[in-house]
Amino acid sequence: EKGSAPAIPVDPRFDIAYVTPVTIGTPPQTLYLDFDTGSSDLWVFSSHTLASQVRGQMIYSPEKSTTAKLLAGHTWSIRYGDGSGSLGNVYTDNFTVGGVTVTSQAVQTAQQVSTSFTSESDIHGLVGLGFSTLNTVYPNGQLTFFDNAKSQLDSPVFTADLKWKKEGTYDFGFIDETKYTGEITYLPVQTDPGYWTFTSSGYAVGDGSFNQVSISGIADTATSLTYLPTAVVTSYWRQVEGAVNSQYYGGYVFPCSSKLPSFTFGVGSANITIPGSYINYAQITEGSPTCFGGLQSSSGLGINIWGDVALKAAFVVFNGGNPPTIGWARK
Ligand SMILES: C[C@H](Cc1ccc(C(C)(C)C)cc1)[C@H](NN)c1nnnn1Cc1ccc2c(c1)OCO2
Repeated sequence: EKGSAPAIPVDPRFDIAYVTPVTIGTPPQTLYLDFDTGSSDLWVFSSHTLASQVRGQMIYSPEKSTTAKLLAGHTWSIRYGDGSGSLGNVYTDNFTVGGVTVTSQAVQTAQQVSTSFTSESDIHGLVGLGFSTLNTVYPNGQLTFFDNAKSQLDSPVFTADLKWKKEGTYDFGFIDETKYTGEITYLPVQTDPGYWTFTSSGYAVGDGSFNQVSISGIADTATSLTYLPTAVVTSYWRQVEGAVNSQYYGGYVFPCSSKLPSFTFGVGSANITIPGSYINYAQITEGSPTCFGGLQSSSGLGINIWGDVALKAAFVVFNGGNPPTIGWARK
């Protein structure tokens, strides 16, 4: 089996996140979810979510699904690195993405969500595509959609082809050769504690020289920006006149009129180049001449994150084989 589903940017002005249509239950209920290789809970806004915390999101109503089954005695609660979070109960039901169906997928129904989720009306939940060890369901952890689907897929892989301010795709079970150029470079993945963690071989700013330095980080489809070591990020923003690391705005800001240099990162003996335009993330407020950078320091996070700003410059293969690996190709 194999399938393909769109990755739709939530806000055409800037790619804060990408959502993908899924159907849950019988008859099928459609929701748009944020596929997240950096977490492992599949949770949705639901008929159980506090009404005051729902603002326009589509919801999953298990009581309207003839195939929904309560997973009695199970609860979940997740806190994301940006401080947001959600919690609730668990059902199993049919879950379909791009034509691939898992018949008894654990679907975590939210009873409560934090304000940042309430205010994102276009995101109706998350689909964790990290390793199932990170799943927060208690007392028994549940498997991700990918772990459940793997055995029925032609190949135990999914790929991410995210695009700058345009619709991209997630493919399941196959590698679409038309989506990339040259070769795919595969790297080993550190699966502990459960992220797609890999080590980049270095970086270059613009057409400057390449700095051979190992940078270990996670490939995270649900993090908008890219967070790298301070030394790397400082050497990038030093090339941009007027760029400052603003305490007030919580990161590097710069004059929107700047022509930003590209950022190249090594993947084995190959490399991926992020165009400068992708690193001009957004105006700090509508109409402001000051813009917020898409490349920020990871010093406060304790982990380096290759988020959408980096991922959308590449075709990425998440290989769930034994052992798991991650593949990168230019496109
Ligand atoms: C933040 C997302 C999870 C999320 C996604 C979307 C949303 C909104 C819908 C409300 C927009 C909130 C949350 C990420 N997913 N793996 C994540 N989950 N746990 N850690 N990370 C990565 C990280 C960690 C720390 C950080 C960060 C990022 O940005 C700023 O500081």
